[in-house]
Amino acid sequence: MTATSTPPIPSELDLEQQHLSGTITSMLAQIDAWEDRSRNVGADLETSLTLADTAEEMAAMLSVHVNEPYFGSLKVRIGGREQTLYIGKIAHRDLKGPYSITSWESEVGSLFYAQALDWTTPRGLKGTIQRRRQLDVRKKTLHGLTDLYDASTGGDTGARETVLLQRLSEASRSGMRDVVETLQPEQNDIMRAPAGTAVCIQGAAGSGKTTIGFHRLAWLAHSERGPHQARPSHTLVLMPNQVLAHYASRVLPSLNLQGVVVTTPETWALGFLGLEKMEVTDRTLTLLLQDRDNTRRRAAWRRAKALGDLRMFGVVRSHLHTRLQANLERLTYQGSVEVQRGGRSKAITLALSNSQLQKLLTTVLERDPLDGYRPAFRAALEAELLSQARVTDEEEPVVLRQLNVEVSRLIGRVFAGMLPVTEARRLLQDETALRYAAQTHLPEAMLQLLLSDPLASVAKPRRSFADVTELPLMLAVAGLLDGLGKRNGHALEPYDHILLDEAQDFAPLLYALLRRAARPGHLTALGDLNQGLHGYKGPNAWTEVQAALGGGEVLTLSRTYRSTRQITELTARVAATYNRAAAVVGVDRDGMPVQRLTAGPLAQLTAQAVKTMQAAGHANIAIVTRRTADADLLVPDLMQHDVDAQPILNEQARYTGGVVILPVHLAKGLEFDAAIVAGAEATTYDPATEFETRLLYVSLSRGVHALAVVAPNELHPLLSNPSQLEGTSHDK
Ligand SMILES: Nc1ncnc2c1ncn2[C@@H]1O[C@H](COP(=O)(O)OP(=O)(O)OP(=O)(O)O)[C@@H](O)[C@H]1O
Repeated sequence: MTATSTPPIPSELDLEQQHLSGTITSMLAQIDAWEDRSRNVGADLETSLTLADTAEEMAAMLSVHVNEPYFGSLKVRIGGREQTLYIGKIAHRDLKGPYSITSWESEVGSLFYAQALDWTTPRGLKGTIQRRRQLDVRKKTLHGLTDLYDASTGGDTGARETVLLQRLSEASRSGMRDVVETLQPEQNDIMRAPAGTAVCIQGAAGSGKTTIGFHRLAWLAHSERGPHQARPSHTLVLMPNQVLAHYASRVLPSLNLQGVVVTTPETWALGFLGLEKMEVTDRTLTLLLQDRDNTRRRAAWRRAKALGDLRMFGVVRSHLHTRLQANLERLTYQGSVEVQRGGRSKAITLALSNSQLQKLLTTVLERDPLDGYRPAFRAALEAELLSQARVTDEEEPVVLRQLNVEVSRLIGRVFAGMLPVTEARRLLQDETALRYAAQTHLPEAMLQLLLSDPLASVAKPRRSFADVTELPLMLAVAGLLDGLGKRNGHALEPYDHILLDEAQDFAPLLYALLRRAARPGHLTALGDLNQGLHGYKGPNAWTEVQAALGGGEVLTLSRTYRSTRQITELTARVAATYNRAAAVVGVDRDGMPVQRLTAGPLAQLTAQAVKTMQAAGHANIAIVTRRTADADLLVPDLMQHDVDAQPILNEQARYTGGVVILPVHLAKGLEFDAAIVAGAEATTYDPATEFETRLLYVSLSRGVHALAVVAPNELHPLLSNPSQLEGTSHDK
């Protein structure tokens, strides 16, 4: 008798590795098939070319994901049958075998992140989750597996947190990254808030607002969103500065989002208004930072707030009504057209009296057309003339062509001289006009504020400029006259979706306008009311935003992810001085103690901090200064200490990793392995001014793994070592 050895039972890891190899083979076969032009043949040459191009595009999209086809799996029981679904960043259909991949944005993909265990399929079958498994796949190799939930061994394993901590402990990158693999249940729910409902996502620094916002765009771009699906090329993202816009845009390819426009509100507004050459100022901010007179500062703050008040929309609207009605005062329409009837040409005389025109205009103005008064008035005029001429459907295009010159001339006179810049300024500078327009909209005190000029002492640039507080009014004029949205040649179409980052700094009036620029309910606002640097522009509460948006939901992210416990504790202490909101819960991740360097030349201490960070293995290090000039001055001094820091001094500069030096306003939203706050003292960040303390908070919260605070003299009182502070709670 010969002994036969039973083959070893393959381990779970072996089985998963086999499945991975099978999946990669299946994906490569699909890519080959798409790339093979001979297979993509249509009925004619044009169809064939289109088919081949589409197939090539799909091949290119899929090939990006061959190295890491999926990151997790779900063992599910549906209608009594067990199956395993693999979840990845892109869907893949394996028609011949078991190697399909479900995309994370799909409804089924959501089950990987959710807490729920049961669901009902679109066909009405009951589904139950048996196991959630995280798979660490890199470069076509399986490096490990972690079960997050396993019904057969008691359910939740608690490993989601371990996987998250592993991810958070990785080195930072020079661009924003996706978190598809480790999206947390709370984030997943918020990201999937019903499409077509405007949402305001509130969350502390590092809670993943910006990240979640971009993931929401990817979710909206998925075909399962049906009528609410958003085309990336018709999606607009507004961020506070270009450095951040560029940094964040790097996440787009991994989320399969091609063609999203990511820019700043000012650049977008000027581009939309055709005023690209204009300089943008923020004279309120200049005054708030330079003027020591609190009465003037308060007045400047309140005036800026008034300019961005939602009620200003009504003021602009009634101002435009008055102007248009005045322009139309004595105008009438006289003209004639020719039509071919019974083989002969027949002349038809057309006329509209002034009162007929007034009636048409009033109807248009009362209707508040989203496409603007001008196109709506033209359409109303043409419709009236066509009905007067009693033309047939076939005659209509010919007649409209003949009407064009006269109608355009009349429209030109009704809308004469009404340009966004001049009209917005006329309204603010002409007391009679403002009083008349504001009658039913504003109280006298607000009117007085608008008529005052607390910024008189702040210099105006020589070249033409638009102040950030005026831009919403200019956009309101443009929007009411000609509509708002995405320009497509001469036409305008609503954006499929608009995403606002640092949304606490957007005026309520601007919200009302952006609402008109997008499809109904297609606006996502990401912000932290407690982090607002520009409160004079922003809303006091999300309810003000909801009022401007005509509804919408406010959703709150409760955890922060960015920084180590040591950094989070210090930043929380600074935020507590102005933030009355409940304490924020950070992911409990241990890191190196905060470095405190004092008593020495700034450059020498800063260079020392850089070297300590590098010795600890950190590559992406930011030296954050209070002002641009501080950064500029420090660069050559650092060289004397053998540190070559790349300066980021304006919005044209780009962050590409390594050691950089930049002012705090350009650091907002960025993150680095280590942050070094140079000049962390009371003389730089005045503790008596809340704005300065908020800036200090932004500087301190940029580091992911390490933080150093550097002061040539004494450290800022909020940053001294807790053991030296009386009455403050001690770091753990
Ligand atoms: N679920 C997650 N898994 C892994 N990393 C995450 C997760 N959520 C957030 N992060 C990380 O936390 C950091 C902060 O995220 P993000 O910049 O989106 O936060 P934020 O709320 O916009 O911050 P800020 O208000 O400072 O701009 C990023 O490094 C991000 O990758």
